[in-house]
Amino acid sequence: MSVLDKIVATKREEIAAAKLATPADELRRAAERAPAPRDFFAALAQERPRDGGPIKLIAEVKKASPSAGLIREDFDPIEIARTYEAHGASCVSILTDEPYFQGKLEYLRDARAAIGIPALRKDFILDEYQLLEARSVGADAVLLIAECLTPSELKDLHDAAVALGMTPLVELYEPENLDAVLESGARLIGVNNRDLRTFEVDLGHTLRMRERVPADRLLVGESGVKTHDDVRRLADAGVDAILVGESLTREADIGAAVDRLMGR
Ligand SMILES: O=P(O)(O)OC[C@@H](O)[C@@H](O)c1c[nH]c2ccccc12
Repeated sequence: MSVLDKIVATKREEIAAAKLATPADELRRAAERAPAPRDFFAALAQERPRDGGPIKLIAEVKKASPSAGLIREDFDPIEIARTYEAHGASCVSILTDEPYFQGKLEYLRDARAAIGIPALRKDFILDEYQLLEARSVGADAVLLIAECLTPSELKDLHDAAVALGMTPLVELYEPENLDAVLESGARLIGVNNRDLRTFEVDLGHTLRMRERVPADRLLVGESGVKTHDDVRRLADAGVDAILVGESLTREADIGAAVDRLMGR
């Protein structure tokens, strides 16, 4: 069983328990009362690198991961999100999975309330219920992973996220899942450079996909981005945005790390 399979199995149990604790109707009402969504897509769509604009940063608030273990001991999600915003991130991504990433939905609610830029719920979304959870704590975007969903589930969750006013970031690792991703209607497509089965990282994954993603969709390079050189390679290839966690969250001075990474 791969790590991804294990995470998905745990997540199904978690969702079943959450539905018993808080019925979907109750969550739907909470989602309606949540602060209005911020436009995650628009934050990334202006002045694209292909038109000479800068590559955009989606900076991730990440305490731990199955591949790295504990990344940051003194973890203050609000402080980290504020630092990301102050240093020019276009959006933030906040891990909410608890068992494998030591995240929390509350981290998203609290961090988003402390900043003015859009926030993504980074989790393993398998059920519409989790979209309501996301929106109820203020999420502006959600991650959907092609490797965890059938093509029809992907499309249904994509449409349900849009109906709730959120931007779906639809991620793939396997090139053969691109058709399902494109057919889901995703305008924001992420290519994960990390194989969630072996944890191997290869930036070439995103680079090789650039040609195959139509120009009217935004492309995000995810995972394993460490140096300004990496960022330049992706920007030169016309990649619109990068999603970076570990190499920022690990640093004592996160603001300085963002500046270095982005070459500012
Ligand atoms: O910490 P990194 O290597 O910079 O990666 C960030 C992000 O891409 C990564 O956390 C991620 C991408 N897709 C995921 C899916 C699930 C969990 C985590 C992820």
